Amino acid sequence: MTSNIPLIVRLLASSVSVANRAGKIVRDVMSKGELGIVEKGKDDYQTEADRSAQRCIVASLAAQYPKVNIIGEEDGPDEGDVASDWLISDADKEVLSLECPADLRSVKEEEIVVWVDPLDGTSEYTQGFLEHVTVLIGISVNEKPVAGVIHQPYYKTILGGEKIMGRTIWGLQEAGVGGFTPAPPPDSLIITTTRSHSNPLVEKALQVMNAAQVLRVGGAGYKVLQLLEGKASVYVFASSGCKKWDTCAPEAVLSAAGGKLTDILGECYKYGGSESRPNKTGVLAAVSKDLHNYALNRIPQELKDALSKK
Ligand SMILES: Nc1ncnc2c1ncn2[C@@H]1O[C@H](COP(=O)(O)O)[C@@H](O)[C@H]1OP(=O)(O)O
Ligand SMILES: [Mg+2]
Ligand SMILES: [Mg+2]
Ligand SMILES: [Mg+2]
Repeated sequence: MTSNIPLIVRLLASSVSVANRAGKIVRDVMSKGELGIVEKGKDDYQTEADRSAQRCIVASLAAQYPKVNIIGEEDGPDEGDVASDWLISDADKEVLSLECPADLRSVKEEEIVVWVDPLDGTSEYTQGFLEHVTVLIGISVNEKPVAGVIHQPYYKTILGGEKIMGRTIWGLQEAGVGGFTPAPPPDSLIITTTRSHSNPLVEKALQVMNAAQVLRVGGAGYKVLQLLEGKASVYVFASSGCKKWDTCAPEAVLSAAGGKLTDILGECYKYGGSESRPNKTGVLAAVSKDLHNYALNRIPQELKDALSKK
């Protein structure tokens, strides 16, 4: 009986299933070839895939968890009827069987804020860097990300000679992570950072790291996946531009794996429903607290000051 299963576990299991469906929408829009690009601001785009995936996620979760505060990146698409094949009520079986952390067992719908990024890496999506694209659903309680889903619609697996598209990574505080094979960080310092939103401060923060290699890829979700899979050691983005829906799910998954995501000053973002959307003071993340601390100590005070004054 799913009704005996704690709400957070059910919501995470539902989020895994709905993220899979949203990922299929993202692929379908691309294969049809009509992206319907709208420019929201400088270097800031929205496509039909962003709009449709958000409708699918928000409508599916709102139908099952009506009192949860669900906040999506895109304006507008949550109104009106949603096609029935976008209304997902399945819940992932593996996640449903997870042990719920004791302090989350009696959480009520009213105490939860879900941050939805229906398509993270929109610039990369429009430019054909499809591996960088993710669907992000972050679940927060008491302002903290406690569970999250990072779905990668274009990840390919060959199973019994058959090609399967998409994979879904999840994390739950204390219970751990799943959907992929975690790997230790590389031996040398490899940094992952923005591909499409750089500026002089971003570059300054990269220089001071003195890294062996800098990987420039799209999306907050994809960069955190690179940390979890041992492709990079630290994620550095010394700029505003990311918002709460970009970091909630990645932070939840990374912390469940023992890592840490903060701003460039080392402060945690808060994920309550009334928090301002922008993450003004950037992103600093690493797969371990030691690596996070190491990177934080390399950032000079004047850079931190420059970012907090903006
Ligand atoms: N200047 C910006 N304007 C709009 N979105 C941004 C900006 N900087 C970062 N983002 C969001 O944060 C994500 C990670 O940033 P980056 O890829 O530059 O490292 C982007 O994919 C984008 O999310 P989205 O694609 O969902 O709009
Ligand atoms: Mg966007
Ligand atoms: Mg995003
Ligand atoms: Mg987005």
